[in-house]
Amino acid sequence: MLELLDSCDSRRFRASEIQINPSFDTSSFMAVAAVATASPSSLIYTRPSSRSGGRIPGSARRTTAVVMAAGNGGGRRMPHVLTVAGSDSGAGAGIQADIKACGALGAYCSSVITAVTAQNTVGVQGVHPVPEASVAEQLRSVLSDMAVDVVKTGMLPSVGIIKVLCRSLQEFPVKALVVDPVMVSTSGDMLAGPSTLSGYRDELFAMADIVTPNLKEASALLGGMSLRTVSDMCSAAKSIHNFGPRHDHAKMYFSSVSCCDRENYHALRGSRVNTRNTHGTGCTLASCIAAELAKGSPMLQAVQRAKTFVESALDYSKDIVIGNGPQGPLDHLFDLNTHAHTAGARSFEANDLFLYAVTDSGMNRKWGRSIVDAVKASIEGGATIVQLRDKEAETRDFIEAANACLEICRSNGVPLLINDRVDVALACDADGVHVGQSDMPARVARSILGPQKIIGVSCKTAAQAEQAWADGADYIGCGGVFPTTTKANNLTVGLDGLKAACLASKVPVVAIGGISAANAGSVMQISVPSLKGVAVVSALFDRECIVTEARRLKSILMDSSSHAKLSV
Ligand SMILES: Nc1ncnc2c1ncn2[C@@H]1O[C@H](COP(=O)(O)OP(=O)(O)OP(=O)(O)O)[C@@H](O)[C@H]1O
Ligand SMILES: Cc1ncc(CO)c(N)n1
Ligand SMILES: [Mg+2]
Repeated sequence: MLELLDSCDSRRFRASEIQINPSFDTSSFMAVAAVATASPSSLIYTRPSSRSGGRIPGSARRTTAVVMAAGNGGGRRMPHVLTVAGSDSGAGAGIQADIKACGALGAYCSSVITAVTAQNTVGVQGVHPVPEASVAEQLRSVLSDMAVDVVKTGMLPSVGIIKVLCRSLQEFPVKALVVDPVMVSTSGDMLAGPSTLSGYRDELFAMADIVTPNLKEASALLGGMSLRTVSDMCSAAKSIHNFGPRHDHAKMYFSSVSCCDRENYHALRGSRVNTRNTHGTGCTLASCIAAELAKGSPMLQAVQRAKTFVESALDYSKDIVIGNGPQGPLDHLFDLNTHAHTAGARSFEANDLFLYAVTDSGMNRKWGRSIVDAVKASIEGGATIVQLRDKEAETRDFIEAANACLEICRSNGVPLLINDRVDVALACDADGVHVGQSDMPARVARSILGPQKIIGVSCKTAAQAEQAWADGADYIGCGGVFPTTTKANNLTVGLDGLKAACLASKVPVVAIGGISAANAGSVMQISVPSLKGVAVVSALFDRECIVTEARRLKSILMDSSSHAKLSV
């Protein structure tokens, strides 16, 4: 059954439409799985009114804390996750996993310790809950001062501690709450008694934005319900959803994650990594979701990125040997070892797509400019991201040009992507790649480049957008919107096709194809929140003065996006 889920990629389908018959076969499953429905991913940071019964107590105090933080020199704010969890002396799971996972994804992680456990790769030797008053004191210290974005929970060893946490969250509300209802360790040892079930079901879930039980925990939460088939998992996710959280997420053993919200059930494909080092994968997954939410990702993108991170970490760590027991930890910081980090590189933000400059070697030749001068001018005029596109260059020349452009981009804080050539991106440690439908699949590019690099995918349809998200893309480029001479034989999708893809996309979208100062305004005015900007080639590089054209485009985009906001 799980194999079948894996092979159906990640199409969304309604839980109510799934019927598994005893002679379950792949083709019927695929047909059901292809029933796509609208994306619901925009609700994340809106707190349900039931959570606080109207006014949120303590919100005034929190606002003060934020203002004070901003007033403290006006420095850079870091996305901040607070983990409320137990310590794992072996450091593969619990607080230690959470801090490493958040750090690896660029979020600051503070920690409130609920229990001290003695654990190693053999199992759990001891569990010592921290007194409730101390948990309350730690929560107050962090939440009253440190402008936490997202709270993630792990081991909560008693109902008393769950209640303490709920009270703190009412006093100091945060943008999102990720609940990993830890009950049994992977070695099979109890970490929280059955008495905590009611604490989760009756109190904490109502405040959660996402719940991440593993199969055993999901089953325990549902009174021992057996969870063997896909339809069992769908109904379990729905039932857990009914306890309160708006996005539920029932993990499936080993290689698949399923995720369900009010209307849709999303199956995420995963590849199973053959390793004994899986201790702490659940804590890591939940922490990565929290880190991504803190960074501003929509829920489904956060889940997909978390899944990609866990798989990359498992793959990297599959052969490491720590301890003599049956279950070793994974190395969360693998990316520090595998990828050289150049100063100035930074993670992707959706607004980077606002004015996206795509270079063209033919146009540079025509106007007698070097690629470096062209890139420099586009950035001076306001380009927010640059993609080097050269279909003819020799590999060596391409790397040399990319290195030179990277220096300019880095010194201006503008990400540089390479079209198509993952090898070139790797060779110069560019910020990422943009791939088309016939290039290297995004999923493969992701596994080569690691979780931090930016990956964009050209898409024309909602189905391609869905696949790009499932493959771990950071954004999609949708088009050609209008006919263009830059790309021969390119089917255009028009503003209607663009709108349909934007409505379906779970990742940010940049429009591309025939866009210029004359029509950029009409593109932005389709006013779909996932559309973050326009990508241009000739409108910048086939003009006499790139700086002037970039400035003109930028001011049109700013006018039309403020206009679009006003008219919503
Ligand atoms: N061997 C593996 N290969 C690929 N993915 C895996 C593997 N093991 C676990 N995962 C993924 O890791 C995530 C968490 O797994 P699981 O539900 O088993 O965690 P858990 O039992 O809560 O772990 P822990 O309690 O040790 O933190 C899921 O997305 C799962 O698909
Ligand atoms: C402290 C702690 N939290 C969570 C887990 C997950 O199994 C664990 N093993 N230990
Ligand atoms: Mg777990």
